[in-house]
Amino acid sequence: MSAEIPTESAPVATASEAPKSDISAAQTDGAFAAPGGDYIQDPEWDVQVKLKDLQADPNNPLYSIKSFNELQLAEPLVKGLVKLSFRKPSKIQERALPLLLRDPPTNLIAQSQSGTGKTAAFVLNMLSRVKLDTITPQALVLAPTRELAVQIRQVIQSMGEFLPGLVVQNIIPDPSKKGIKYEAHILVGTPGSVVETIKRKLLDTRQIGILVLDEADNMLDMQGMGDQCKRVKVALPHKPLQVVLFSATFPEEVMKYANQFAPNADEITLKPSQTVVKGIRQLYLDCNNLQEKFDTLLKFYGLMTIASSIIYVRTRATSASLAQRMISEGHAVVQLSGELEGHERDAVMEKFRSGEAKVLITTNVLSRGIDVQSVTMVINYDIPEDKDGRPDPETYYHRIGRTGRFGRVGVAISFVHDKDSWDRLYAIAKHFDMELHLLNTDDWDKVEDEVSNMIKHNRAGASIETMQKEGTAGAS
Ligand SMILES: Nc1ncnc2c1ncn2[C@@H]1O[C@H](COP(=O)(O)OP(=O)(O)OP(=O)(O)O)[C@@H](O)[C@H]1O
Repeated sequence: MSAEIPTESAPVATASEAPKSDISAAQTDGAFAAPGGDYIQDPEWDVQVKLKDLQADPNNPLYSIKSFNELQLAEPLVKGLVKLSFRKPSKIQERALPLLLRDPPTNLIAQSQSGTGKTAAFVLNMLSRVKLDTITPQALVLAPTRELAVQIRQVIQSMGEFLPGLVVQNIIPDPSKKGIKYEAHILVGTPGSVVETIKRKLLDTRQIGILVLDEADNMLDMQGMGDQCKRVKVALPHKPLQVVLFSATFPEEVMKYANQFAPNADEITLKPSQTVVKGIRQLYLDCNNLQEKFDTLLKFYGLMTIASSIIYVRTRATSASLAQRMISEGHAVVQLSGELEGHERDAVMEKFRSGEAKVLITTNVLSRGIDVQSVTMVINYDIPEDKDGRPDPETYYHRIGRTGRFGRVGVAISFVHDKDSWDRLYAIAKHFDMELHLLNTDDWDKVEDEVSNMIKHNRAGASIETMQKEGTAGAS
């Protein structure tokens, strides 16, 4: 691994560096808010990140020259953005919106780093195009999970708050909606439920002129979901149909499906090395075996005070047993994996979003898209692997992207406990040409200080070493 994660433009400024007069104490939701759009303030650590500075740095993905007004958005939409404290577009918003809003509409395949505001880009296009005079479905978003579909609907509703009569609905498994026809301007669903709804003639598809796939690489790559997405597309007769694909990752092998799904699309893509999010400090912890890994995790949580965090594991069984152990030690933990019923999943997300639960233990089911601003730490308890046991860089990237969102700081810690897990992590780091740092657990007081400081200052401390192919104790 060659280049160290650049820290010179790390998106933080300490309280003393930031002019106090610019800091407003207003809070929106979560522990981090963007008061007036200028600063992101973390009350727990008293850190201010000057979002204005990030958005003025041409090398930062949040950079833009234009304002939302200059992007030709209708006045009610600008009003909605102001209410959400969105002052300036990010790079992806500034670049994608003019392409999306062109007439006649054209297809778009767009990639941008995690947490850089892709949702707003495709949402503002839909809100700009829908006609509100009759409640007819005109735009459809497909997302890989229930949780993401719900989140996207909420974003559409907030951004469209000043559009009179706007109706947005989810198409997700919901026993109370059985047999009821969907009547909304915009629908957001998971592919399986949408296919079923179309089959049962509960969705009038004739006027749907926009089809968006969020996390498009994931959906097109997965056998089942890819087929379902295709079936949905075939069921949309409207001409022209604007097909919009968004993701933080588009592996080369998926691009060919993407191009077939969205023919003649404009493309905005990144090289793997450009995907690194500077605000996320990436570390790893080296354990000698599984038992030690388990004990180390508990010790770590026993010591640290963390706003909110997500622990990713490989299996449902690990998720359940870790949750049980942590709850018995007094931690406010929830766990979410595929076997839970829809309403149980909703309740888990509600507890986590509200802060009632500080720790969410989950599998890859929640690795993508989820936006909870108070998440300052992501733990890869199991290093992500694909179904054939190979390293899975995309999933690693999406998982750690649950922190460090829109200029915020965050820490990602990966646990390795044997040669396989170490090799997998090393391959992932190599894929992105990035460095990971060893968190030395010989002195736990130091660990506590260092990790706290990173969340605070996003800088590596003294006992952090660079990951080397040779020389990691238990894993080599
Ligand atoms: N222009 C903006 N100004 C301020 N905040 C913004 C702006 N655009 C988006 N945000 C906020 O940034 C956060 C991340 O946005 P979003 O969830 O759309 O990211 P994303 O690019 O889709 O990430 P991922 O790849 O992880 O799905 C959200 O909390 C959103 O409200």
